[in-house]
Amino acid sequence: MLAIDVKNLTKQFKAQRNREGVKGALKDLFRREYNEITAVDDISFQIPKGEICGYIGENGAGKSTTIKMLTGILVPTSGEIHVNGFVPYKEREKFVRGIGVVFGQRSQLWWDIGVIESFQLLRKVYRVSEADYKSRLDELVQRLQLADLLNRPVRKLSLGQRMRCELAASLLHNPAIVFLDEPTIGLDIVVKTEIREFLKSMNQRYETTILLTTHDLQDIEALCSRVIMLDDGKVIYDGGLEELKNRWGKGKEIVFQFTSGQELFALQALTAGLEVAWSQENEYVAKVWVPTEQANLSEVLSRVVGVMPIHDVKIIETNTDDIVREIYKSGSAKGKIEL
Ligand SMILES: Nc1ncnc2c1ncn2[C@@H]1O[C@H](COP(=O)(O)OP(=O)(O)OP(=O)(O)O)[C@@H](O)[C@H]1O
Repeated sequence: MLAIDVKNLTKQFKAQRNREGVKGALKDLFRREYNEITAVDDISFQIPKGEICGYIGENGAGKSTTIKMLTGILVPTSGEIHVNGFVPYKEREKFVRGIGVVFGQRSQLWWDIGVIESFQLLRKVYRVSEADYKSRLDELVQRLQLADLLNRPVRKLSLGQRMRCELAASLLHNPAIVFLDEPTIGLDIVVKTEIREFLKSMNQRYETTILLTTHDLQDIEALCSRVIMLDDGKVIYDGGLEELKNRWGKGKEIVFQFTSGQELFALQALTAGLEVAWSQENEYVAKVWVPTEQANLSEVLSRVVGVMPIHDVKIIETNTDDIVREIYKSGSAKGKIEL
């Protein structure tokens, strides 16, 4: 069964354009000009029940906009969404009872009242019976070690303590699908590990489907068998983490230091026809990312070294963080990593 089914989903925003200068401001008064921003651009993916899927991308790639559509906060411009069998923005009241949401940077708990009182309010919002609530709460208190926190006001909790309470709050109604947006942001490594362990065990025990947005690749490594990577509103990778590493992990970066200034286009021209991505630190230092064995290292080296005045060359092995960074960086990676 599919937990999340997204087809050709697009979201556009209208953003006001401010014209320059006094004249521009005056013109703006009479006739506003708008720019259209496509935050999510024709994406499709399916997530089966029980999967933990990482949803990653640079700032502004369109992750939050997708999550907002999946949780019914935003209405799509076009395309189809089914989550838990519901169209999120249409049947909100029934729909929200089956999902849990944690936004790491915002709280769903009331700031000034005790944690337990927030939980009780949420029980009513989600219409959970007293009996179900009690057994669920007992389990969460034990697993997330909340006993000492329940009577404290949220504003007096540390970030890690608050995050454990946020997780509990989002799970009180035992949702089938949980959306986690940066759940470990700002936490120390011990709390991060505890939260990852908790999520893993919850997923195994209840087959909870989790869509996890994060900039922390260790979250992904610890939890996700699959990653969907977004760039500029489009899905640029959807597949296993291992495949991503295998395919791109073979890549290497070559750093050239030149004895005289070089132009980026000249370097790109040298490797024309090869699947590589150049970037420049300054006119004397340039890097080239050689993603796979297809465009082989020695070919790139010989083309550059044969022509350019070289001061130094370094070859750098990469880890997953680097791989992902490189994929984001080189717009040219688009289309090359479809598996
Ligand atoms: N309400 C809005 N009005 C206009 N533009 C918006 C709105 N919300 C988001 N955008 C734009 O849509 C694009 C995608 O934003 P989104 O917040 O989905 O990215 P993100 O991947 O979640 O980024 P981050 O990692 O920084 O949270 C950005 O260019 C953003 O400026």
